[in-house]
Amino acid sequence: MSTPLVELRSVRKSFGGIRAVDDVNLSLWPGEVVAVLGHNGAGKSTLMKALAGAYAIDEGEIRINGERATIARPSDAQALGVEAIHQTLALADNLDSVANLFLGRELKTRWGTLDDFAMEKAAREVFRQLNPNFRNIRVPVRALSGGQRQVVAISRAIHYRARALIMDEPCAALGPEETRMVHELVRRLKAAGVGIFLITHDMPDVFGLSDRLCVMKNGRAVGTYRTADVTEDEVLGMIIAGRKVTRVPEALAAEAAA
Ligand SMILES: Nc1ncnc2c1ncn2[C@@H]1O[C@H](COP(=O)(O)OP(=O)(O)OP(=O)(O)O)[C@@H](O)[C@H]1O
Repeated sequence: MSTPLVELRSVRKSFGGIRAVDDVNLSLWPGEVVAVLGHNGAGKSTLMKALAGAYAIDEGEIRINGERATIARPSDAQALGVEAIHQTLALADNLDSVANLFLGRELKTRWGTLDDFAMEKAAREVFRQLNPNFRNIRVPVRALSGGQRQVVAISRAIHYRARALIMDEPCAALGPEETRMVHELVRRLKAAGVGIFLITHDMPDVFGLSDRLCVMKNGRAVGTYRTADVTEDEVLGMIIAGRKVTRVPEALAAEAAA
């Protein structure tokens, strides 16, 4: 049996009197997509931000590759191979894709100048792996489509060796063609063994991409199931009414590894 990439055990996080995340257990395995669902305010972002190092947890533990991790800031998470891709993508719009890939971590020549040649070569290689049709790497990212911007943001994470990705509504503003492209990208990442937590409200994303899903409500996990085991109505019942599915067993860490 392999080890989960990420294990969140009895995680709690409050803001003042609000229990944003209340005793949540969730795991992520290599090459797995786990959808994290719930209404606004359910606690999805807080849980994922804790994993990404934006907030320290109050109680519980985070294990990465089987070892207990202390994640107090984003650089701690990144050093452990966990990267979050925010909905805003955090790209520098006036710079091209190559410059965005290396933003803040530019390659230098031995004379201390920017090594444009090396950066472009490395960038082409990363973009080629993720999307062979992606060619506009020298135009400002402002001019790219939403789907291409996703490619740039994801490439940055992959280039820095992310093994676990947190994606926040990656298809929210995209048309059908671009959505297909991002779905294809997620499948490529899966095939490469990357684990993905996918925060989404979109049922086609959930049923088209995820292996398991976890529904949250009022800071608690309503249930975690194999996506193939549950229907869309059952998922909506969990999101809206907090109604757990009893027809099939839950799929927590141990079952997922079987
Ligand atoms: N920085 C913060 N300070 C105070 N309260 C917060 C903070 N962040 C989140 N909360 C509260 O914690 C609860 C969970 O919010 P969270 O953003 O995690 O939910 P969510 O499921 O991600 O919702 P959304 O889909 O709107 O992002 C909410 O009651 C929210 O108001």
